[in-house]
Amino acid sequence: MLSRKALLQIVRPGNTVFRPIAVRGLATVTDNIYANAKPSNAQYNVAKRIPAALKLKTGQVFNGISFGAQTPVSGEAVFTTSLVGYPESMTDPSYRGQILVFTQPLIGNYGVPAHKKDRFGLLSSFESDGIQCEAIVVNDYATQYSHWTAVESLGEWCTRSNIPAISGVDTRAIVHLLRNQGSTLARVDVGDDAVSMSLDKAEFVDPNTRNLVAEVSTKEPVSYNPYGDINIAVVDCGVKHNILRSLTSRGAAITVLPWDFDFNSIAHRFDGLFISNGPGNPTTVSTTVQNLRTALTTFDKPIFGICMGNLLLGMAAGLGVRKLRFGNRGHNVPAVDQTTGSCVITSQNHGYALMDDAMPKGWVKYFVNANDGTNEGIRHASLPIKSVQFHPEAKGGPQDTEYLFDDFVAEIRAHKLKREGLIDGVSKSVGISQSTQL
Ligand SMILES: NC(=O)CC[C@H](N)C(=O)O
Repeated sequence: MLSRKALLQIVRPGNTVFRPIAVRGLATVTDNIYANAKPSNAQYNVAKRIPAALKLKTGQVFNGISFGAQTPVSGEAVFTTSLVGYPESMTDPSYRGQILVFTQPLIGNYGVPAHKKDRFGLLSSFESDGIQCEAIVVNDYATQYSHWTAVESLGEWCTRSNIPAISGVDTRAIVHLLRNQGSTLARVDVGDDAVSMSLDKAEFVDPNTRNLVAEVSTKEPVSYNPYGDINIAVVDCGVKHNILRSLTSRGAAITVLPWDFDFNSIAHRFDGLFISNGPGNPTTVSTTVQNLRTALTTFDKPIFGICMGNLLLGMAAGLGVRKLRFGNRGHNVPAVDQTTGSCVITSQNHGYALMDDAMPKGWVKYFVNANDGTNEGIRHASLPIKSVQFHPEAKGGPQDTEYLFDDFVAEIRAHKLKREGLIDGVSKSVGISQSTQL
């Protein structure tokens, strides 16, 4: 519970300093739960009580304890309500440039898994090669971890990845602030001098002015599962590996292309086109929007997009985008399918949304957020072109909408058979849900 004083400070933000709260779980909660838990070396950091602070550009300062790298960083402070999946969230390239605050109080209790790859060379437990967010902020860091897949602690992982991590702060108070004033530029500083440094001297860098997609996208085309029966071009704006796994595990060969690659020039090589998730402001990715605009009139095969893919496809179709006050980040967000009326629980991570009040001719709303009414997807009224704002690959998160991958590959197969003259018509996409395991 926030004290009355803390609440008043939120209503009247000035240069407010929040003291570290008792770091309760460090020695008690996790000790009791996990009899066989492994102590982490990062406990050493915590035991030394190296101070760290989250400083918001709007003047509030949250003092806590470091359990990661002692590096100062700046970014946009955002929060996620996900209960599990911190290894996946932290390696999601869409978090590039952001300081990630977890509302789930206890973080780190199941450690961090090994860097293993599947038979196609895709990461099994992470969404990309390393931590993508700038820093993490938690209420209660578990210095003891226990899980059969764990090879190191969260603190060790952050430290060796040069990512600052801060615990012992009142994340409820931070979320109240971010909900009220919106996602805010922030810094994490570590060490006595850095923490006590005056806010006037602090530098706040806005990541959304950079083309973050260019920073995380592959630099050259890469193929996976070459023996797949259909070939999908994946425009990599910062693609999560579980999206690639969701396509290869359904039998597709995929070619991951740089964000600005002119896929239209080699469109004949592909049976379908996918546009991925990605970080930052979609208006910085105009080359991809331009390529998609061309594809909408020339690429006569199925197209599917996720998250940034939804924003870029919508912009290519003629819709505008806007920044949401604090975005939707979590694994429990309801969205209503406008075709069937059914409600699905979805995994989300986005700060921008399509403005869908007036849909362009030939396009319809696909999904709408049941909490705030924002757009959750669009589809073409007659062609197999669609995209969703949420994450059907769901890592970690509910699997309600994984069927969208089944539909996409089934549609591609049907179109391919039609092109090859093997069937007369193309089956309707809705309801097709059969996956092909290799
Ligand atoms: N996960 C994503 O693809 C996020 C898209 C975009 N960067 C946003 O924040 O809205």
